[in-house]
Amino acid sequence: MNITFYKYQGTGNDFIIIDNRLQTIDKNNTKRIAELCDRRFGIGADGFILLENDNSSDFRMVYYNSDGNESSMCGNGGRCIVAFAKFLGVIENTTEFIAIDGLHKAKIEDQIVQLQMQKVSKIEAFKKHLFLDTGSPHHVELVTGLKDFEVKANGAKIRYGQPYNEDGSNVNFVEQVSKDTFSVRTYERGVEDETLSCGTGVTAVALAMHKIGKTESNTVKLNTPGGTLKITFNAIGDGYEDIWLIGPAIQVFKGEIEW
Ligand SMILES: N[C@@H](CCC[C@H](N)C(=O)O)C(=O)O
Repeated sequence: MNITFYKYQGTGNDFIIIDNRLQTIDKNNTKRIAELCDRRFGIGADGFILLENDNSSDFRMVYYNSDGNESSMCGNGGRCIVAFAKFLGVIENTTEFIAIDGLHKAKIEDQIVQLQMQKVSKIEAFKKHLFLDTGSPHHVELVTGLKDFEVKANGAKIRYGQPYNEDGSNVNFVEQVSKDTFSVRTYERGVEDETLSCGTGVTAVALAMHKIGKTESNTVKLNTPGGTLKITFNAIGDGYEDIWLIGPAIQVFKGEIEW
C-alpha cells in the first residue's frame, strides 16, 4: 500500500509525520518505522509521528523514537504535529490535543508554535546534575566548553549507567550564556545520539536552571545546535506550571512510501 508522509523539523529535530486518521498504519511494525527513520536506508528522521482521531480533543499524537519504539512525550514533535494539524485543516490557530503524557494546549502563528507542557512538581538536585520529567525523563548537567564537548560518548555513558540503566534517560549538557540564556546539547535515548534540539530537554534545562538559581527569569532562551527555543513558566511552591515551549515548526517536504 502507498502512504503519503510529510517531513517536518523543529529547530533541527526532524520527524516523519503521517495522517493516520483512517488507521492505515500498523502500529506494531517497529522494524518498518526504524527503517524509515534510518538516514542511509530510509527517509531519515529522529522520530516518527502519527496524527490520529481522538474522541475528546482535536487529535491524538502517537510518537516513536527513530529506533522504532513508541516513547514518552516529544516537545519538538508536539510542536510539529500542531503545524501538521493546521496544514491538514484539522485545527485553526489554537488547539487542545492528547499525547502520551496527557492533554496539551497549543497556538500557532506564522510557523511559530507555542506548546503547553505538563506541570512539573519534582526536580531532584544532585551534586553534579539534576533530574526531572517534563513528559520525558531528563538528566541535566552543567559543563564548561560545551562547543567541543563529547556529547555522544558522555551522554551514552550516563544514559546506560546507574541509576537509569535499561529504561534510560535523555541527557542534556548545559552552559550559561547570560542571566536568562543557556546553550544546550542533548543526547536522546531512542535515537542513541546527539540530536540538534530536544523540546522536552530544553524545558527541563530552563526549569532546572531556575530551580538552582542560575536564572531568576521566568522566560528563558535556549540555544541549541538547531536553533533557539524559548520557555516561559510560573514557579509555584516547589514546582512549575503554565510551562510553554515556543519555537518554529516547519514542513520540509512530502513523499510516498510503500508500507
Ligand atoms: N525529541 C524529543 C524527545 C523525544 C523522546 C525521547 N527521545 C525519549 O525517548 O525520552 C523532544 O523534542 O522532546
